[in-house]
Amino acid sequence: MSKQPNVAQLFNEQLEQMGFDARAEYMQRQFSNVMHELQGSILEALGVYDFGENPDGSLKEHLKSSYEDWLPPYSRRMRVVVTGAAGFVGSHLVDFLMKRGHSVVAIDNFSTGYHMNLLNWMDHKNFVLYTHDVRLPLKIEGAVDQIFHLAGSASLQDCMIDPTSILTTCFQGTMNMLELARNCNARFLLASSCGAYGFPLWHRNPQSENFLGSVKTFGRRACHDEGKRVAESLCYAYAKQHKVEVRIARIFNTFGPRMRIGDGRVIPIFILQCLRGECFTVIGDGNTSRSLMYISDLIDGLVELMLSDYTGGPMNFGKEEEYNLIEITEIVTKAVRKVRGDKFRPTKITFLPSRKDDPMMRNPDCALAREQLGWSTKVDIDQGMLETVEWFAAMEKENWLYDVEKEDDRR
Ligand SMILES: O=C(O)[C@H]1O[C@H](OP(=O)(O)OP(=O)(O)OC[C@H]2O[C@@H](n3ccc(=O)[nH]c3=O)[C@H](O)[C@@H]2O)[C@H](O)[C@@H](O)[C@@H]1O
Repeated sequence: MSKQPNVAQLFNEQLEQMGFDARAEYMQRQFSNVMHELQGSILEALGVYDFGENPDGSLKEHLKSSYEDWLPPYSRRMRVVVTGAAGFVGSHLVDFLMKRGHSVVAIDNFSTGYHMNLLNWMDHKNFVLYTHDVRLPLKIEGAVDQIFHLAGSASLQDCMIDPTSILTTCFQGTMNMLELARNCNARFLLASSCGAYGFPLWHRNPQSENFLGSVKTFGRRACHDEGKRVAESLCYAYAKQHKVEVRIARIFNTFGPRMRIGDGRVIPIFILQCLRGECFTVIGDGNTSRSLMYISDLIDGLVELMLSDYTGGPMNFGKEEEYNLIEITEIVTKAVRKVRGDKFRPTKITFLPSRKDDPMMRNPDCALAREQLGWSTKVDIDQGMLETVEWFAAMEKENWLYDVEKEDDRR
């Protein structure tokens, strides 16, 4: 990575620019993060987290057993493997797990992820990073409790440039990680996708898990969509044949800080266009719609599913609200206006021709996650968009985004 942002400087500048309400909200968020960190530090000070490395301390053993009795499930220390850890979703999951004191083994080949996303943890004793392509077998020494398998690209750009890699990552990559789970006796969660439903049919919108899909093997998105379907089947084959405990999350469009610029996804593109005063490039007539879930809601869902006893099949995670592309430009504009203040300049729309195989709509039915996990999304779209725009604006200011874009061009 050629240039890293100066985080302290960035932080001070951002605080200065915020209005009173935004500053109060920000401090509140920081406070809750600090409380999580504090919980980890208290446990560590008590020695609860170190019992594995220092098995002979009787006081620690005593504290461990009495403490574990009243710890909520998240707080029991686990050793967790996260593949695709340097990516958008992976790095947020790593943050979640590390802040709660778990030990994380991060795996990434950095084809679409960035070291910067993991910078917070590089020197932490509970964190280890392996640069590894999941298409190759992987052995990890010591016990592993859980494997979150997130590695793989869902970008339409990547699907068009290198579909075979996407397919082999889905199939070979998932099989290798299932083998790891089998060898370690670890629970396995696959990050699947709404792509598994293929082209949503109007009378099947919103899509619930009992919609069996409308997928074709030769479309522009086939490598991703069919890849996820075969990956799901592999999970169930391993569950049946090798007794691996599997969980499958079908993830719908998600957004937030750290989205990859070169992905070709609509949210980073619209945000950057609006920040830079360029026209929004709306593909089609603007009626295409998507649901948009904020990243923290997804992370909560993935963790809840991993911890749950539910084994009945794949589970949807998404925001049960649909917005068309014009509405999305308005949501982005509102957030950019707040962040830019006086410097805001409105952006126009350029309409581009529709793309082949672009689903006209996408909206999840998340009744299953609600019933089984008590999960539902909490973050309002405007609030999530503001956080996302703040992140992109900060990165833009540091000129860091230009470096990433150049790096993406070279790939
Ligand atoms: O995250 C997901 O779940 C899905 O996201 C993307 O698929 P898509 O839903 O089409 O998401 P975007 O690429 O963000 O596009 C959303 C809509 O915005 C449109 N778009 C995109 C870019 C742009 O500049 N302008 C624009 O109007 C697209 O044509 C599409 O209709 C990936 O291509 C899927 O593989 C993945 O399953």
